[in-house]
Amino acid sequence: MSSPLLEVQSLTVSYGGDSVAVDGVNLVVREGEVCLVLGANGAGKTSLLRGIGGFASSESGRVRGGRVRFGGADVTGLSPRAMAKRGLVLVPEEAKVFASLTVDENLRAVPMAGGRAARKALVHEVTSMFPFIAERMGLIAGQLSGGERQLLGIARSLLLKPRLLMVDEASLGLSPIAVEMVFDMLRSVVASWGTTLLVVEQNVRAAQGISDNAYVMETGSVVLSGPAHEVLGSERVRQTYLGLEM
Ligand SMILES: Nc1ncnc2c1ncn2[C@@H]1O[C@H](COP(=O)(O)OP(=O)(O)OP(=O)(O)O)[C@@H](O)[C@H]1O
Repeated sequence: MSSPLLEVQSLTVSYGGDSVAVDGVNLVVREGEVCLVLGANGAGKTSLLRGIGGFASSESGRVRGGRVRFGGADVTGLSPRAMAKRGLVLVPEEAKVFASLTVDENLRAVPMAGGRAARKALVHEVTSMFPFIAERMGLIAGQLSGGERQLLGIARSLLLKPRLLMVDEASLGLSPIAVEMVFDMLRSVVASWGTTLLVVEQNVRAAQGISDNAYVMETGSVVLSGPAHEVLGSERVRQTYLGLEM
């Protein structure tokens, strides 16, 4: 079994006051695996990812307890920028793109490591992997569909060369075809780069094909975890998240 890349120990996250959004969560993601977190609205999934990846200054939450270890080092409470430098990158619920810039400009605006030639080579590597992006380089990002923007947002995060990519509800609000494209993209990231993924997703059907392990959250706590096929095949998940037989 590969070694743990991410270890979350008793993580507690709150947004002020006494209410906690994440309540003592333990989670391990091993190098090279795809880990799925699922749960109903408000279960604390987004807050868990923010607690792991660092809160952006625009969010009022904070880590109130517990530890986050990444690549063997304690990274608890570091800023998103510091996390990204270490290879821990979060793609937020609505992947951020600059609407007034072209696809090409959006890619080149990513604070990539290395000199000019290295950055150019990296953009080339990512766009060659995803012809869909390469074909739209001259388009204004604001004119892309929701699904296309999501793909661009993921491509931008890949330019940070993540060791662990955390993806928050990439399929939210997308058409079935767009959902398929997003998951195809994630699948090829894993296949080509061996990137480790931590994926928050409510679309169980879309996520089940790529997930190795799964965690189910309810009101801030993990209530079920294990190999994805066992968790997703459990009566609890089938009744709550699928509503019908798998
Ligand atoms: N910026 C915020 N300020 C205050 N409370 C927040 C904030 N973000 C989330 N919360 C609260 O934290 C709890 C967990 O929310 P969170 O968004 O993490 O859940 P979730 O499982 O990701 O839900 P969803 O699928 O709806 O995004 C909820 O009670 C929510 O109201």
